[in-house]
Amino acid sequence: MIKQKLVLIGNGMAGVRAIEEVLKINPDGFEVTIFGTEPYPNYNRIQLSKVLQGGTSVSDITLNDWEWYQDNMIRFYPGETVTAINTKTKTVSTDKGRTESYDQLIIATGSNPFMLPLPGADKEGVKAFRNIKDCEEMIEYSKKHKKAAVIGGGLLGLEAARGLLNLGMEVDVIHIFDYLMERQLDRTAGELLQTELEKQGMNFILQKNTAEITGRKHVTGLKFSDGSRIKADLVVMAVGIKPNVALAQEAGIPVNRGILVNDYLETDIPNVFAVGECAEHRGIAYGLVAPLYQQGQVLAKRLCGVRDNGYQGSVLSTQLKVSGVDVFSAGKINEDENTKVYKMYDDWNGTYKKVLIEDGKIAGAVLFGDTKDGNKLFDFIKKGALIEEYLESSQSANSEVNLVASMSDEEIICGCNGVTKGSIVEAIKANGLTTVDQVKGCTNASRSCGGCKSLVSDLLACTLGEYYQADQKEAICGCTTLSRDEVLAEIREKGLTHIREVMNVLEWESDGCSKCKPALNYYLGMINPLKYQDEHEARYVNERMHANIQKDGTYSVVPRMYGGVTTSDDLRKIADVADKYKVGMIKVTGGQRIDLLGVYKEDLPKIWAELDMPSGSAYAKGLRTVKTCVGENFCRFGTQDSIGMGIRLERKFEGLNTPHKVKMAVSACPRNCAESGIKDVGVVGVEGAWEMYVGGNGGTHLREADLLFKFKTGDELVEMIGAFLQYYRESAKYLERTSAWVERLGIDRIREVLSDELMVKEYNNRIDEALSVVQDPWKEAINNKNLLRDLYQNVKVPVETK
Ligand SMILES: Cc1cc2nc3c(=O)[nH]c(=O)nc-3n(C[C@H](O)[C@H](O)[C@H](O)COP(=O)(O)OP(=O)(O)OC[C@H]3O[C@@H](n4cnc5c(N)ncnc54)[C@H](O)[C@@H]3O)c2cc1C
Ligand SMILES: NC(=O)c1ccc[n+]([C@@H]2O[C@H](COP(=O)([O-])OP(=O)(O)OC[C@H]3O[C@@H](n4cnc5c(N)ncnc54)[C@H](O)[C@@H]3O)[C@@H](O)[C@H]2O)c1
Ligand code: SF4
Ligand code: FES
Repeated sequence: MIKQKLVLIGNGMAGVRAIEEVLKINPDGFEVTIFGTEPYPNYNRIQLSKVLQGGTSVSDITLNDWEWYQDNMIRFYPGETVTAINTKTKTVSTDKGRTESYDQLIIATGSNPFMLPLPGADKEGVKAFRNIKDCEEMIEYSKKHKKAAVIGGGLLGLEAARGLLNLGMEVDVIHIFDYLMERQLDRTAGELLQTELEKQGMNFILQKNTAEITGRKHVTGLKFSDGSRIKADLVVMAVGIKPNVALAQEAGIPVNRGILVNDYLETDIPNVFAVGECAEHRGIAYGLVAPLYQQGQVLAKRLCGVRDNGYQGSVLSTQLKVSGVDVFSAGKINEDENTKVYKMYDDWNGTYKKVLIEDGKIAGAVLFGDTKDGNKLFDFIKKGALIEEYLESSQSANSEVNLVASMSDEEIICGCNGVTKGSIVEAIKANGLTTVDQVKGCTNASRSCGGCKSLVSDLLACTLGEYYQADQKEAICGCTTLSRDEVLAEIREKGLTHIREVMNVLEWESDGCSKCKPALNYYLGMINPLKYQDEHEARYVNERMHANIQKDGTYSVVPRMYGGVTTSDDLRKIADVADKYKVGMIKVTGGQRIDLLGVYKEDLPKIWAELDMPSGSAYAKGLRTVKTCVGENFCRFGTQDSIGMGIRLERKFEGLNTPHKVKMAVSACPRNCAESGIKDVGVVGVEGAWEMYVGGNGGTHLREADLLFKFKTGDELVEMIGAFLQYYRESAKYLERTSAWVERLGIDRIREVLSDELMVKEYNNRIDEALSVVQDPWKEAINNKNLLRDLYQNVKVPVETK
């Protein structure tokens, strides 16, 4: 059989996908030639954001490597641009002087970034973000320069800005609208997004029109139409794209914004097709891969003579790929006179959901904070499902696995690649797949933006049942198959800096849970104490509020009293606030301090301010108290200054985060009045020395502490306590008390490790680093207006339905 000559111009995502589909349907039908301006094999452009953001290298984003071209006998000309098409002679010619004839021609030239025609736009340091070269240049720039300005607060601009922040630059995002991503989000979601990104360190300049790029040869800043200016060493333009139609236009192929195509991706010229961002179908030139891949499938069928209904256009869904923020939108995003909305706004958890309903059917959705319903809603939108169907499914599906179980076989799991639940389940069963990567290899699901990974993994869980559970034996929680040690190793190796980034880079299979989020928050802070910004929303409620919530919803306030010692002034202040705020009960605790019980949430910051005492951390996974006996100054049995040592220890280690709470005690003789034998760290004074005990517990799992070492001086003792605590911080699992940790490691091993003087010094250096950034949480909260508003003012959790 004579093969037809099929020529593809453009080695990008859409064109190559069309060729892949052709090869699937008729592997021997065509002699394929591909021309690509970029000098690489076909790669995943979507993942460039992840390359810029770190954690993914250029080599990781190849979709089809060099062998793929050879294996499929494709003649591939990388780094070669087609400069002309002659539709009469049915040939194309290139910048390398080559001429190639075709029977069928696919134009898939993609888009060009739209560069604002501003004065100064040609200066050095003005970039687009479209390809590997752009990405590499920005990475190089960040090594020498500090200040970046990104023009455009859309998907691309924000993903670029996040990348530049990760590269250590300061980033201003200049946006023409008064809220971000106005093409994909409504105002509420856009504003929530802005707040979240500001927390990550982005600075926004909204409603600004750039008038000029300043500088001589090299950019130095931007000037706006109102005359104001900012400084910048790098300017990234991300203000949209323009379909790349010049080649087609010059060849006389009809174009509008894009190359005009019908439902079969045919242009007006016989045997010439266009697919991808360069094509315009029913007035739309798409800029996302999902529709482009659908076009590729239709085009392949058309070329192979398979009957098909043709391409009918696509409903779009978008997801922002920025660690730490979950945003999703699909279909219609703004209300009008024909729509009703189902809205949920949870200020407490920072989540927002809006579902637009038209004639009772779901017409669009905007999600912020919790996007796990995204794929499902998207499928409902495409099907035109009734809102009741969604509400019913939400009620019955109270876990992610239930959610995916409740989906029908036809529902799309991977929007980018159009892969249905049915086809994934079939592939899992037929090929014995057990991991998301295997499903990706077999079905393409999760191959592009990765937004569907959690759904794919839920589907694995619900298809494989117990077998899948068995696979996750060592995992730190059900969201990942990685163990604590593996996660820590990855955080260190990849330099991961925040929770969402860990989840994204390590391919968490859901949005995180109450088990992994606080654990990751602890691990990240432990590994990188100087740079890590505590994500307080990941903490358990007591730690988030810096107070213990009581059974009636009120809170308790326990100020610190170092070593259990107080003063008449402090007692007076406590009495005064207790009267003023009508505190329910004043109780002396087992940890030798005073607990004010029954405090209203709104009163917490006022009480802290009026007390002007440090927090006792009675709620913290950290140092709680150092209990002391009266010791040598007053007790006739005392051999050491237990109070002085207790105060010294409490002052040194207060505010330290640890895997679980840590209680200490210092007794001045073996009578042990401070109960040193049942504390995480217990100290007992003996004649001329201090004994150090560890791993004790007086709670449910009663455990007597083990003697670790004996020291002549207080300095040696304090140094060893520092080393012990840091060793525990670095090697215990989150929520593992020292008692369990000592049992797990064995006291002999701990003793052996801490017998190494060098190790003791190193642990102390690291714990001192962690302690150097400790701040009093009550003072911090009082001085932070946003925190005060978010946590302590009357927080409403409204559920509105219009
Ligand atoms: C940083 C970034 C992140 C993105 N993230 C997402 C996302 O999360 N989700 C999503 O859906 N979409 C995303 N997109 C958009 C998505 O990547 C594009 O929609 C998709 O790549 C378009 O595919 P295409 O094949 O039409 O064009 P392209 O991928 O641009 O491919 C066109 C190729 O043709 C080549 N070419 C052009 N003219 C010629 C010629 N005359 N001769 C030879 N070769 C030529 C070009 O060099 C290019 O390599 C992102 C885009 C970028 C830049
Ligand atoms: N996660 C994703 O899905 C993803 C990520 C990156 C890129 N992309 C795709 O890549 C393409 C390019 O992305 P994009 O963000 O550049 O396009 P876009 O059209 O989505 O957004 C451009 C933004 O720039 C703003 N803008 C326009 N002129 C401006 C000006 N003079 N000053 C300041 N702001 C201005 C617009 O208001 C708009 O919000 C799009 O097709 C997009 O869908 C998608
Ligand atoms: S532990 Fe010893 S020194 Fe301390 S109070 Fe009790 S008896 Fe006195
Ligand atoms: S939804 Fe983007 S890869 Fe599946």
